[in-house]
Amino acid sequence: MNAAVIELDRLTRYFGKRAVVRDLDLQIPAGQVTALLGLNGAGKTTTIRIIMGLLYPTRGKATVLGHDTGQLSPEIRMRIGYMIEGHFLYPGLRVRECADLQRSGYPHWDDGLFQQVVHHFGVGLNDRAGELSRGQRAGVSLALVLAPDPELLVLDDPSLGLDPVSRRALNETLIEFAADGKRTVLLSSHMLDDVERVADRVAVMTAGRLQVDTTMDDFSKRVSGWVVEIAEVDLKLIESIPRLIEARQIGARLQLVVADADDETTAAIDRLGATGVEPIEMTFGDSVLAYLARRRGESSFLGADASVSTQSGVKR
Ligand SMILES: Nc1ncnc2c1ncn2[C@@H]1O[C@H](COP(=O)(O)OP(=O)(O)OP(=O)(O)O)[C@@H](O)[C@H]1O
Repeated sequence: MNAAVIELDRLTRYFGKRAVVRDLDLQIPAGQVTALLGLNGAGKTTTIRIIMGLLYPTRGKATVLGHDTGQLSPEIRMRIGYMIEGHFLYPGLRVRECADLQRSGYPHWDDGLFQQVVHHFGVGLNDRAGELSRGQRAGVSLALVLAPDPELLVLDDPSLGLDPVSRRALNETLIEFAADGKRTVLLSSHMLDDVERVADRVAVMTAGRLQVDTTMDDFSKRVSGWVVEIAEVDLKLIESIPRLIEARQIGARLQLVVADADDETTAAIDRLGATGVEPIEMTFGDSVLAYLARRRGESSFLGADASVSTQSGVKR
């Protein structure tokens, strides 16, 4: 794996008595796009704010570009582009004035890139920020963080509230930015289709803990699903399926999703006494949803830990 640009070591953050980020071990490799996924409140923004040095961890450590995030110098910060949720711009400024304001703080500024990105989102340099649509505002925000040519780009839910055309522009811009493999991107998102398009790696958090941390290809290969026809559900037998991610009853059928299925999985499914067993063609979205639904209690059975990680293998 490439050198890590972001390293989180047993990162933990409490708000009051509540642990919002719990023992997070995560390494974001250089030159790749990593998507951080999780339900509302899973702890994504909190993690990102710690990475950006805007929040201290309660325990554990976060380093970015080799530096502790509690002590990021202005020089290190200049190497990072950070786009917050909501895409705030000063409403009275014209787009070219937003660029002027930002440009003064950076040693490198690629005006051609700035103009290219805003144009891609259908924005003119003389447009007023306050009169832009949400998608157009996102485009200007993105152009403002890309023009200084950051080594690391951190985007907190960049597609929030964007229409499909703006989302496509966002995806295309990110793919282009990361194409040469020299820049690193970490983005949080709820848009699984977009993530599938742009990301090389996926990290899934549920309730502050990391459940998945691997490449997109590895994730797809390691999560499998079946639909079983079953007259009577025996919870004990379902519990015995190793590395079960989710079991969900849909009418008379049971949908099972498992990490790292092997002969033991087949044997455990056989023991259910099903009248029919069909493998499911799992999409990326299906696999992520199985992990997310565990937490939300939408799964009829919350199985034992079935984490998928390239760093530590499957944790039982
Ligand atoms: N400053 C704060 N004080 C107290 N609780 C907080 C604070 N910031 C966040 N939280 C709580 O921490 C939890 C995690 O929030 P966080 O914003 O990190 O989640 P998220 O995964 O980014 O969610 P979303 O997808 O909705 O953006 C939430 O329950 C939130 O209410």
